[in-house]
Amino acid sequence: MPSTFCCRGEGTYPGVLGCFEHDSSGRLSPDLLLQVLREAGILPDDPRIAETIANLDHTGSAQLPAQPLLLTVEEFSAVTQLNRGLIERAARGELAVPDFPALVDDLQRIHQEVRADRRGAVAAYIPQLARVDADQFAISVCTVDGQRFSIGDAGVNFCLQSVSKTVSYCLTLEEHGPDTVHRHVGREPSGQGFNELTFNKAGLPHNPMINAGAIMSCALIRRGLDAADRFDYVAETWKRLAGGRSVGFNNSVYLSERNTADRNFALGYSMRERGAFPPGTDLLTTLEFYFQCCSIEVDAQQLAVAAASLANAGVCPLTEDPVFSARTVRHCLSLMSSCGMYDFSGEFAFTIGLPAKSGVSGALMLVVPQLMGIAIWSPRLDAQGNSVRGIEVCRRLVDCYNIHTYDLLTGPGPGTGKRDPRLKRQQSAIEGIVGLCFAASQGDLNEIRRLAACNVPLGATDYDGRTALHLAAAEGHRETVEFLLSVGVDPKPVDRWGGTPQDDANRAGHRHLARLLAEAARL
Ligand SMILES: NC(=O)CC[C@H](N)C(=O)O
Repeated sequence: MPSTFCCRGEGTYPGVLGCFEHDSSGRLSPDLLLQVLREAGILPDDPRIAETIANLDHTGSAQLPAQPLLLTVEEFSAVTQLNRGLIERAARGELAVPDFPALVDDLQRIHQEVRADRRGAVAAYIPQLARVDADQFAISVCTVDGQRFSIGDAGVNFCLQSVSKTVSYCLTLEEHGPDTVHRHVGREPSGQGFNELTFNKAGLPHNPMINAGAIMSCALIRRGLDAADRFDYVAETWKRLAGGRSVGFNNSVYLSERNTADRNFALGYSMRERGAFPPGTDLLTTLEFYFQCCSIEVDAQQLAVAAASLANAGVCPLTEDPVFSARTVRHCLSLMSSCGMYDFSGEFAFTIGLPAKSGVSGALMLVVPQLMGIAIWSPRLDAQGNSVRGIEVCRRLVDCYNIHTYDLLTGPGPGTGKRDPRLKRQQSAIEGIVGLCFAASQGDLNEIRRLAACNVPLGATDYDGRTALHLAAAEGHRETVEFLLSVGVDPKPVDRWGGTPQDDANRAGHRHLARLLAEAARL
């Protein structure tokens, strides 16, 4: 047993390295590093760990292919050095949602439950949209620290449709500022359907989150550029918000929509008649630009990252690219809160209490400011044009987490039955030790690793002198016992009744563990 490596503070591996098992020569397994990161929601394609992944590939290909890759402490440090900050925070459970596996469990359960809901119908007024497989269903989440998880059809592309209105509005604000923009579009909910032929008292669209208002946004974005460059500018912005992966364009939806767009033409002509557009606006170009923005395609994973960029005040969590200013995002989220779900916006604000935007493709983008973005895609819509399953997922999330804006008044806890996803699992040293003993009794090795990364001493005792090793031995958790021995905890601690882990293993009939412990004690 490598006695030089221990996690009791005085060893060679304090802190984050303490959560990685090592063999008898003290070498560390990088597979475990990837597993720890994945548990925390940091995926291998995350640009913030690109150097580490590239170093591992390089190191791995230099070794014999059949051998499991093991690194010395020095190699391990060199490989991870450039990404050390994120890796340490992930291993210690210090990212935005510290208990990410609990969120993953909830999302899996919610996806499973909501999948059975087949209410609603796909949008039929745009023929190409009517042809999608109605049963597809994806949920994707990205936190402001870039922790990601997706389930279902999260790699299938869909059109943004009205979800595009959010970014179009942000672009007008960045370019002209709110005073100029709101000379052309209001900021009150309309209380009407998304394509209703109605304007406010000043003859302007009610807000930028319905068709008339989004057509106005398109009239305001980069007026000096030609059509191709204007479209590229919007598509490039979506790409930056979504973490740098290119977005698509669905030409058949675009053509299909353009051919069936009498209502949007009617809105455009009405606004022109009222003098709502800035002088010199070409209506046909503007409408085509609007249809093109609606036909931009993303998958749920990209939409979740874009939503997380909004939750993160305009900075993409994966690339740290400052796409929008915090002021712009603040304005956009305000209008998403009051107008983002068409004539369901008031009900949504009451029950869900978060900024969101839906589209007739069945997309729904939900923003939990300073915490996470969530994308839900399921094409069947309700009477208002919102995704039925999308709304159901939001309901269930708000049922189990205190994320409704005004949940801060009632708080989490037994009174509300809600949990706070922002809370760390353990906070004080004593809680850490209690948590460690509990995790050992459950054989929860991931939790033990996380606690090790938080400098919880793995050989610590509770008030009865019981250690993690006693508990793991008594419950027969072989992997946990092996891990604890491998990181150098005392193999023969004595509790207040004079008992050792070996005694516990014997008493419970775990012979193999008793032998293992006896051997470790002899070394
Ligand atoms: N609600 C929507 O998603 C509407 C967008 C659609 N392109 C339209 O203009 O009708």
